Amino acid sequence: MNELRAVMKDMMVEKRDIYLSVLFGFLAGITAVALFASSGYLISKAALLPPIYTLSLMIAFLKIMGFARAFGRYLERLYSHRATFTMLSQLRVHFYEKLEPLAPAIFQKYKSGDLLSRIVGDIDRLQNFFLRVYYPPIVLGFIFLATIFFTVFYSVTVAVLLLVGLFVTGFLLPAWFAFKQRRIETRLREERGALSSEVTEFLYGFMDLKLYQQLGTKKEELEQASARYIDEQEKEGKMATYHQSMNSMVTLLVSWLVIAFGAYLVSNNELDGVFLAMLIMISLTVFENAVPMALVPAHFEDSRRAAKRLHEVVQDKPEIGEPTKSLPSNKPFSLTMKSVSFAFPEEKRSSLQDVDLHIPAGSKTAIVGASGSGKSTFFQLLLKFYTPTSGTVLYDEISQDSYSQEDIWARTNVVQQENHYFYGSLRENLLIAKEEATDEELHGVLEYVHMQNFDLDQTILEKGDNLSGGEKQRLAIARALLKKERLWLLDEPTSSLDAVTEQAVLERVFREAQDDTLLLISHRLVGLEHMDQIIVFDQGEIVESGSYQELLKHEGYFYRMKQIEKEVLV
Ligand SMILES: Nc1ncnc2c1ncn2[C@@H]1O[C@H](COP(=O)(O)OP(=O)(O)OP(=O)(O)O)[C@@H](O)[C@H]1O
Repeated sequence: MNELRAVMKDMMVEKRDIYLSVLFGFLAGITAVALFASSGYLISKAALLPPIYTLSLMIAFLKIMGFARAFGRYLERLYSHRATFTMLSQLRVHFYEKLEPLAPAIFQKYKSGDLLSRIVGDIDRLQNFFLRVYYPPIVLGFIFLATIFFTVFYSVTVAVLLLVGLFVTGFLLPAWFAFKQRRIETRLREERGALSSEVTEFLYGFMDLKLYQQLGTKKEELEQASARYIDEQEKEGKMATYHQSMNSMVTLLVSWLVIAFGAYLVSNNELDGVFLAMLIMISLTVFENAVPMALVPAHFEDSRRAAKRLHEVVQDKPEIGEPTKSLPSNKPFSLTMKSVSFAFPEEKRSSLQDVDLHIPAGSKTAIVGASGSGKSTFFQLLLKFYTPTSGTVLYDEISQDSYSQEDIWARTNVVQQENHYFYGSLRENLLIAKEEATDEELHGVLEYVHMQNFDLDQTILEKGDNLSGGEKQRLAIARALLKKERLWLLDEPTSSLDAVTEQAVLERVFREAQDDTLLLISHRLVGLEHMDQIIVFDQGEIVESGSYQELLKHEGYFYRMKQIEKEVLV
């Protein structure tokens, strides 16, 4: 409930439309009651042959009410829907602003599909909160109060009957169904989650399932999950229909009671008979406004859960302080780590332990080590994707805390092990590195990475599905070459290339990065002779560092790795 309140606080910023929709909702409802009440009165009065001007006045009043009702309903729809869309857009922006600083650690906690369903689905679900939960009881309350106040002048008994009907249809039944709805909603969500996991697994694992002849079994599981979900949906639908029928039944019961008591009062001369039809029409019409109350519990429960799920995502505070400085763009800068240790969120095991190193500005450093030794994690800390559990990272001897993530990313040419490509042309995929680059520049970098035979208009499929592994890597390098910043972080950028192309591409990269700070993670130990420094990682720790010659002379870890590599190659 607190989550719903917190999310609502973010939503309800623009209040004018909210007040107007309540006002016009009330106007539409009360004029409908007045319209039918006066028609009931008119019919009874007409039977008593009143003067013609009385009838004319009554008919004019009826027409005005009819018009006011339509006008009120139109404006109510206009303002309530406008209020809802404004709230949704505010909520989306607000949520995104809170979410952005939490990335990428947030992916550690939530699966991307789940996150997407929260961002899109849960926010959309909240559109029902104002329209179907918050606003109907307020409008209903005002309409009933006004109607009961009017009815009291004619019959206190009928007024009490209306009050009891309001209590039962407006509060008692919805509260009872809200209670039952909770249980059904929980099961429904569980089944929806199970089905969406099954579908995702089926789609992503389709090829492997086919290869291992497991498609049939998985399909069966998928169908079972789907049947369970449909079953729960059916139960939910039945419950909603049951609730609506109960509401209608109580409403009609109240109208019957009004007729019965009204007739009794008329026969006892306690009520003028000319008003009986009017009171019956009032009771029939006023309960029309209670119909939306039948859906309040379902929508309330839905909104509550959506708000809870959204709140869960953004309640984590980013650990990052206010950035105060900007990295230089016109000169290379140094990197330092002082006693840095790091464990991924929710992980007990440290991925980096007591890392101390200094990488001078403009130097070339190779990072080597066994798979899983912490090399990529080291890059992630340099890029401030994560902050160290202890210790400090410094750029030009100034703490990383003084720089924003955006600033660090803007000043770095990064090639990751896996790089993303978007559906679109090759040109569009390159321009994300430098928006204003000309076709000439693009052709230039394609030539550097030996892809000069590619057309800039060529279509690249989602995730670069129509490119080979090596082509994807070369495109990532082409992006880095286009960006031309003064810090290069290259994580096994050429692991899928043949030796000849690899050498040519790396030579070009080194020529371009001649005066820049460059760090290269490499599995292969060839071609490291020209690096200023080689840092060897093992199980999250730096076990050795020095120049190529120094490490060979030392005959330590690097030397042994070199020997093994030689034996394998021979
Ligand atoms: N997102 C993550 N959550 C939890 N643990 C992780 C995560 N990413 C990596 N690790 C763990 O951190 C350790 C270091 O991983 P890292 O990717 O830095 O190794 P690496 O040296 O780059 O390996 P490789 O050469 O295979 O790319 C590994 O034990 C790995 O299991």
